[in-house]
Amino acid sequence: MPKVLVSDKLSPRAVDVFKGRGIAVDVKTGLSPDELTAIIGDYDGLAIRSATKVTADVLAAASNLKVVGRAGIGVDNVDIAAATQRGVVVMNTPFGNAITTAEHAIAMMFALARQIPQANASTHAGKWEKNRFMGVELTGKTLGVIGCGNIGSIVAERALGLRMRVIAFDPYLSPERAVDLGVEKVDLDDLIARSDFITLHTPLTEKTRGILNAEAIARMKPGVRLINCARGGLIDEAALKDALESGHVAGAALDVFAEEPARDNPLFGLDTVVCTPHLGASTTEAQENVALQVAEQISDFLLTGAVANALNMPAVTAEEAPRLRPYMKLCEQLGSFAGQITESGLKSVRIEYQGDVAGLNTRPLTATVLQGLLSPLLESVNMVSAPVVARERGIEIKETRSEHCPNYHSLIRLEVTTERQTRSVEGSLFGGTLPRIVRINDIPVEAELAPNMLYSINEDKPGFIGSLGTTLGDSGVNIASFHLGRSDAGGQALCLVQVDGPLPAETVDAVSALPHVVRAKALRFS
Ligand SMILES: NC(=O)c1ccc[n+]([C@@H]2O[C@H](COP(=O)([O-])OP(=O)(O)OC[C@H]3O[C@@H](n4cnc5c(N)ncnc54)[C@H](O)[C@@H]3O)[C@@H](O)[C@H]2O)c1
Ligand SMILES: O=C(O)CC[C@@H](O)C(=O)O
Repeated sequence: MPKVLVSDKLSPRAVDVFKGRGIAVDVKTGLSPDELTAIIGDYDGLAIRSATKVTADVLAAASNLKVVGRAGIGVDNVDIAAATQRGVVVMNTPFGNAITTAEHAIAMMFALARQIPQANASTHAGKWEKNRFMGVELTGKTLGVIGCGNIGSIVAERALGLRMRVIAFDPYLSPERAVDLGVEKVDLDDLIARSDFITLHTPLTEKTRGILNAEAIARMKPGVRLINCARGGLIDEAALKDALESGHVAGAALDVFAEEPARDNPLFGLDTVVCTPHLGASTTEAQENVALQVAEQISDFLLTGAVANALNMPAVTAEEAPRLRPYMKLCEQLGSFAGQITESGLKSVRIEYQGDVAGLNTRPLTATVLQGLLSPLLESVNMVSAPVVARERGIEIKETRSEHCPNYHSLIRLEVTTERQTRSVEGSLFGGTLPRIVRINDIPVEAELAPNMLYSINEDKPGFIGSLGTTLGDSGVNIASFHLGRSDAGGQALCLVQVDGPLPAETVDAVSALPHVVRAKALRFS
């Protein structure tokens, strides 16, 4: 009989589901990392919220563990790479707490506008400070929503019901979806300059960390109020403190903090700050939703092998798996390559399967391309949800198959059209298993993608490669391999350079500043 450990406070309904499905279950919350490491080897499944840290050390001791299920959205507390390496499936429940979290953001906005927590404390203290707590109305005010996915779009709908004007910044929000929601799609600068209230609903990624930093805060309207119920780290806390103390920002309502549990935060004690201890998802309804869902998903997986909402595993049958596996890797790389170089809203994606691959079950392959493409922007996207998420965002997906493939055994071509341009990338398997990029924007190239790469587009001029090598060398960056391609002599050229570690931003800036460079970007692949 499979055995599951519930190591965070989950609704008791989860235990009922496990028992009902014939799975042995232990509930042990508040374990130290050492205590968890000592017992994890006994379990096939682990059900968690955000308190348990599923680190590489815990996973190394988890000799029987097959699945980790997160009752909630964010999986920042799980080392997914280590889990993947050990063949442990990581699942989450992407939609179960979205309404509850959106309601918390709205509650925080009201709390800020009318200083309810401060007035409550003062009234309890018998002060009756009627003149101290002058609020502002929400009606007619502009709410800037940064990140208009599951939660952000519910916040937007609720705010429109409150007669606010809602503007949204989200590179993946299609103009059509914005119209459906009734929000105005704007760029970040516009949102920052126009909003009376700003609410954050993006994941914490390399692009969103510090999205509201000192420079962004300085450009906000005096008297702006900020709400963060997404992830600590999106706002620079020290810069926010300065702006609150100067009065430039009138108030901030924070459910999440750079360091959690937050016991000693620079913003604590400021009269203009409303705080809650990461309560966004804490309602009976949401906790029941996510607990039931995670228990069903873990049980399905342990008892039948069915995979739902996995972040690190494709939904494929046991027979298909060995044939699809190398193509999956290629698809993930093609998608990730296109996703990392895409900076404006996606309109359509076209995937062409040519040759042998056209005869396989291409659904999981297309889902893998979309997962790779959307992952740089969406936190909870997985193979199962990627096609749905893409459709919901109005992204048109076209898939074609042809047995005809003149130069390769199999070829996969990905074409991505954004609001600004169309780009393409093609790949094949060398030796039947090794993914290779063979063409980018119709320029032939032959490149293996490694964890750290530099991608640059330049004019094909003598001396460029030397100056690029010198620039990397001067920055202490070691080149592992160098792949070149060009349209025609003197035309557009590109290079993909594999380097031995993450590329510092200054190095990429230095490459961008070289003569003849059109664009340079650091890319990461898993
Ligand atoms: N406080 C809580 O208890 C709580 C509860 C649930 C979720 N969350 C957090 O809320 C956040 C949003 O969750 P969700 O379910 O709506 O996720 P989601 O993936 O549905 O939406 C995220 C949105 O952010 C957008 N985005 C990504 N990068 C962006 C960028 N650079 N600029 C602007 N927009 C960008 C994406 O396009 C997407 O639409 C996540 O960080 C999640 O972990 C917090
Ligand atoms: O479990 C929680 O309380 C927090 C959940 C939330 O941060 C999430 O990402 O789903």
